[in-house]
Amino acid sequence: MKVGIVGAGQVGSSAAYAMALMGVGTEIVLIDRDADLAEAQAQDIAHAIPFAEPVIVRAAGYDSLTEAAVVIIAAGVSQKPGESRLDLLDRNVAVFREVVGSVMTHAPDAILLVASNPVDVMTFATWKLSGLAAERVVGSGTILDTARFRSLLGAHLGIAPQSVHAYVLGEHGDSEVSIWSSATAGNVPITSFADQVGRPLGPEIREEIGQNVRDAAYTIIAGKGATYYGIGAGLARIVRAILDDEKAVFSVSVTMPEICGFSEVALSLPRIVGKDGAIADLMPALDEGEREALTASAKVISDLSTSLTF
Ligand SMILES: NC(=O)C1=CN([C@@H]2O[C@H](COP(=O)(O)OP(=O)(O)OC[C@H]3O[C@@H](n4cnc5c(N)ncnc54)[C@H](O)[C@@H]3O)[C@@H](O)[C@H]2O)C=CC1
Ligand SMILES: CC(=O)C(=O)O
Repeated sequence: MKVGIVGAGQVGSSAAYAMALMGVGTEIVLIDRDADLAEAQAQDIAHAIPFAEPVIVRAAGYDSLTEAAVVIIAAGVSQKPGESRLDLLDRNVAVFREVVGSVMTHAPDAILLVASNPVDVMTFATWKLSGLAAERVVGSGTILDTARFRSLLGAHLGIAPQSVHAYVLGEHGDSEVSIWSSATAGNVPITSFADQVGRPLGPEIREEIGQNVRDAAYTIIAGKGATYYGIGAGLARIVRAILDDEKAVFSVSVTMPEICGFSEVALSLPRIVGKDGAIADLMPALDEGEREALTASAKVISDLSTSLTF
């Protein structure tokens, strides 16, 4: 199955590389306004294929998106040190006004998977610009923050992150909400598990883990200029769930008619992902603090979304 990627920079190329290594899809088409960059990325990734899965990777124009099942949009600008994701909004909406129409002309039946930041507002913008049903425009949302949360919790508890069942919800950004109240390791509530293995999760360590999840992008960008491997793998994982109609549950972003008292806001909740996109929203049990934080997060996204005109 064909997967298109618009924006063949660090994130788009990392997603393509992860898909090639994981054997996701049969053909990956890279599109970028810098055609030489797209061609170079396609060649470089193609040279990994003999060591990986038999996926065709090529650079092309929008007309090659015909019959793509999924199109990832990772075009636009990324944060420089000192910038927040929200600072990118105007520049990336301008890019999307051009990109989304071109994608829709050639791949009107594709699921659109949005990665560019601020990803929740860009998901809302893509929904508006595409005219697609909301569930067919999926933002990577907090899939990366959830992975960071599980990774840090796994390291603290001395277990594999795959055995940690915990989510970050809301905005993929500074107002994101780490959900502690329903987190488990195996099927044991996380604080009980932590006590039983002699690695307690008291208020200070929880605060530190939450902060490290929230600040991970800033720390990585300060150290190497950008983040891309984590999101590349996350995007590949979402694409696999769509292509295989897995009905896997991920924290991804979709525009909802109403959430926390705000209308038409895209934010992350646990969602069932399959061939038709993100087909169902799940609302976990939240404690009062988490519910307030999720409402504050929805307000941040709503304020920016309502500032846009289409
Ligand atoms: N959702 C997430 O968790 C994450 C999102 N990001 C976001 O992903 C986006 C891409 O980041 P990077 O790949 O690091 O940036 P990058 O600068 O390496 O790549 C962006 C690419 O978009 C292309 N582009 C710009 N305008 C275009 C247009 N009109 N048509 C086609 N291509 C166009 C550029 O030529 C460039 O190659 C950023 O907005 C970044 O903040 C980054 C990491 C994680
Ligand atoms: C850049 C970004 O959004 C991240 O790494 O979380």
